[in-house]
Amino acid sequence: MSDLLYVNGGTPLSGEITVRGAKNFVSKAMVAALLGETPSVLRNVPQIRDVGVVTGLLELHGVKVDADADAGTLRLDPTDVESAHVADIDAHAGSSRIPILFCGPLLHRLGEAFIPDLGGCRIGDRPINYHLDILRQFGAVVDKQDNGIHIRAPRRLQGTKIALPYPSVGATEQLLLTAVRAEGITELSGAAIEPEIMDLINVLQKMGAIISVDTDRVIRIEGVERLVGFQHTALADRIEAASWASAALATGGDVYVRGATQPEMTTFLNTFRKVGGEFHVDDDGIRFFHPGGDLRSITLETDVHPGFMTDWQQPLVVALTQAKGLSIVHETVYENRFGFVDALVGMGATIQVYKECLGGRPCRFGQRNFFHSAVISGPTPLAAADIVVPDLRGGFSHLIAALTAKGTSAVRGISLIDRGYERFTQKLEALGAEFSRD
Ligand SMILES: CC(=O)N[C@H]1[C@@H](OP(=O)(O)OP(=O)(O)OC[C@H]2O[C@@H](n3ccc(=O)[nH]c3=O)[C@H](O)[C@@H]2O)O[C@H](CO)[C@@H](O)[C@@H]1O
Ligand SMILES: C=C(OP(=O)(O)O)C(=O)O
Repeated sequence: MSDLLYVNGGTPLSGEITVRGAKNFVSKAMVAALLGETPSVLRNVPQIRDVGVVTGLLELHGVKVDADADAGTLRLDPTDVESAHVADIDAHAGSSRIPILFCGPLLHRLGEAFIPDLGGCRIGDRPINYHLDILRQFGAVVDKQDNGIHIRAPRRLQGTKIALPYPSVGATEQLLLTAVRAEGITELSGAAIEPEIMDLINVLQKMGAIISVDTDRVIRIEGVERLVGFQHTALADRIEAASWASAALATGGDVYVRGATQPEMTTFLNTFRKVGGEFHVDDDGIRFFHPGGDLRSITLETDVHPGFMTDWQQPLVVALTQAKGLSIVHETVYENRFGFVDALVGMGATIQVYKECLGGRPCRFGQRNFFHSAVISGPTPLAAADIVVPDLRGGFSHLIAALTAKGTSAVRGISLIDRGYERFTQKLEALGAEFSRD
């Protein structure tokens, strides 16, 4: 399949699509299955590349994975992990950041593991220092090598007390996946509390873990000797839902997102309404639409949950190019998540990026050399262009821009979008978009 999409924009997206389980949860639940002594079943699994990457890694470690892609069901059988023991594999992480989360489960099962260098979107430096500090505090020995890290646990990992300097999603998951079978009690303060993490806690509890979450970002885990398999239906992908909502808004359209759920999207919905978008929530999904008239400019700051999530930022910025006045967006989670705006500027958007913390409180990136604030002046018509997808959400944003622009755009590198958007060309078709794949 070609990596190039010709998009003939200018038509409002209209119709219905379905979102399934969250990319940022499903991959972690798949890793959790490694901790069980019996098979697990995960439902509502989307057909996205990250699921394929994690499937490959699990199989490499002896997990038997049976997938029914249409039904969205994965059966994960980890009973042969010990006999498959591959400590020094020549693996690569593919496009995903998930391999780092294999550390805890593999240490518990095998006593050692090799973790290849990570993939993932290049939206900042994305160090793994918190992960390594956590593993060391549990008693693991970490040895950095040329193409990854080798870790080993000379004895059973020990529960510990840890404070995160920043509520990192991945580091919180690292701690959970390691603490559940460590000896004794682990207490994490400064934890991330994203809905995807809460659903991972649901899964771990089903497996036999004892985990409590306090109101002040403190998570306590009592380690247990053994865990069993789980049966679980993944929470919906709130990033995909918000991406289609932003596409509806930017193109002046009307999209019903079946499967979208309100509680995980409260902050997005508030912002969507402030910009001038309208939505109706029912039991099966959310309808997002442009009610006509002018969209309004806003001041927005991305943040950890329950704030406005960084992964919502890029698609929404495209809609903000169609809003009247000056919008200010302060990105506080990643230092380098505005690279995608160059292409929008090339299409006629007026966007200026700044190193200062604009429109909100100072963040970690303020006194440093990062263009992490953007001022968007609108509305500006967008013109068709030849654009190259930079990363997952940036790529979807480019797609929205191409759908908004009059004329035919060439969007290159669209396979990156498959990492997190299930069958997106079929969905575009269902929404009446005009496009062809070269
Ligand atoms: C697969 C997955 O779930 N990806 C999500 C996850 O990424 P991921 O788990 O990688 O993101 P984190 O929450 O860990 O990163 C947040 C911030 O912490 C920093 N940091 C993180 C770890 C570390 O060891 N040291 C450190 O400095 C990062 O550079 C970043 O500035 O949460 C992000 C924040 O909601 C989302 O944008 C990603 O879509
Ligand atoms: C940044 C993202 O993902 P990852 O952490 O997998 O790169 C994302 O989903 O927008």
